Amino acid sequence: MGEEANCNVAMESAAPKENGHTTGGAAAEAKAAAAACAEIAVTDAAAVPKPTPPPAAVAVDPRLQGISDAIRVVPHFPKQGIMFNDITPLLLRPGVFKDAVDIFVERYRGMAIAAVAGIEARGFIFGPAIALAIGAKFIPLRKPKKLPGEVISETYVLEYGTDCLQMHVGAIEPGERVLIVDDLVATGGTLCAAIRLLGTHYFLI
Ligand SMILES: O=P(O)(O)OC[C@H]1O[C@H](OP(=O)(O)OP(=O)(O)O)[C@H](O)[C@@H]1O
Ligand SMILES: Nc1ncnc2[nH]cnc12
Repeated sequence: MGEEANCNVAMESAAPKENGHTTGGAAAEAKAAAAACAEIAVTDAAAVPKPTPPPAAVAVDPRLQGISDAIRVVPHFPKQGIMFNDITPLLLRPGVFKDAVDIFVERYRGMAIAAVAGIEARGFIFGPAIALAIGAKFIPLRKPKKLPGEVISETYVLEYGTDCLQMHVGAIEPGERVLIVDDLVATGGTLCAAIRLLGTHYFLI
């Protein structure tokens, strides 16, 4: 992510939505490849080497649809113009909640991640479960005046207001790999603040 490498940071929004564009792109690519194969076949079946079969369409994780369906979109909350993505219905369905956690555990297990940094408040819902399952420590990135020890801070702009994240000094050792977890990305302001927070004392990839 940054140029200086020492602490490696990856970010995950804990409720991934299926990306129709990606699926459409893969389908279009397969269709184009199939058309190309058909064209070669009719041109000169004997002379042309056998075409490589089109790549199989990218398999979409069937759990993503259930996760997407369990997120309620509330228009104009908490103020006019905001389409609020409410994850609380997902939390009421243990199987879907588990799917959301499992997807990230499967992706990040065995990747030498030393710490999961959860962003207050909704990153605290998913982050600890992921941390425990991959054998990493959990670091809360908190809103101001909640941490009793020495902190470093980052202020950021939200869709509706400004806020600040803080982390205890010493929570991460130099060179440790950190996975940042939250429920969603809107403007990306919170995520950027989290990356800056970790990057103030540790380097990023
Ligand atoms: O990409 P952004 O525009 O920065 O928005 C995303 C952030 O906003 C939400 O948190 P919020 O600040 O509402 O706090 P909460 O989790 O305490 O409700 C959400 O949980 C993300 O942290
Ligand atoms: N659109 C949105 N839905 C839910 N939480 C949010 N936080 C910031 N923007 C949000």
